[in-house]
Amino acid sequence: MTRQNALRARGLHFSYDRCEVLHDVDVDLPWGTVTAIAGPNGAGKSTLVEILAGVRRPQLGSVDRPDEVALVVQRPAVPDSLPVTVREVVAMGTWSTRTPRRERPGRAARGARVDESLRLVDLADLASRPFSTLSGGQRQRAMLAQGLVRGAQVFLLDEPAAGLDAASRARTRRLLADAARDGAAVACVTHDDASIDEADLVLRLEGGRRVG
Ligand SMILES: Nc1ncnc2c1ncn2[C@@H]1O[C@H](COP(=O)(O)OP(=O)(O)OP(=O)(O)O)[C@@H](O)[C@H]1O
Repeated sequence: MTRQNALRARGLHFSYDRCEVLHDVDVDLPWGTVTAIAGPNGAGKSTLVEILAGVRRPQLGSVDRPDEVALVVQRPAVPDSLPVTVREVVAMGTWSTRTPRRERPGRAARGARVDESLRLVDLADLASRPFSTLSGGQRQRAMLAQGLVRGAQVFLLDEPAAGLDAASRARTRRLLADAARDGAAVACVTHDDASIDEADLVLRLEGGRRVG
């Protein structure tokens, strides 16, 4: 993390077994910007995002990231058998232990933040539904709301080619642009031309190498 970049990765190499998926990839995500991560199927985009988020370790290379990173995927690791509601998943964003106890907002303020985020991602009506019953796109929006509640400094989204309708994609684009305007660094894997056109920066991967 530097004054200019929220996240900085250097020389990332990653292989599944012996199959190389990322080769010497550098990434800078500046504060206050949206970066589109583009490239053909199988280029290594999802693997890169998982490494940037810290849920996967590169065999070589380093990632400097701030404390609060939100990884927004459609299939988060919440077991379907776990009876959590949408609201509870979003409220997990208030569990930060990094803020000293006396500086943490009170219960009512936390509840208001959760309500506001649910409304922003258009899930207020589904707040008491079990999380496991949501569609992929709805789960993704719930995870985004969790990151908003947490006040994440970096948002990493893995948006598959299909799965979100046009209105939902437009809404997500707006929310991400707002998060960047508030100072966060946002990176979004996308096959969507509008997302690529509207991004401040584009990172292109092909065959596991950066080509742009
Ligand atoms: N768990 C895994 N085990 C083995 N190989 C994998 C695994 N996950 C991905 N791969 C392979 O790694 C390569 C990169 O996959 P990755 O999902 O990172 O690409 P992607 O650019 O996100 O693709 P898409 O646009 O299709 O989502 C592909 O060849 C894929 O088959």
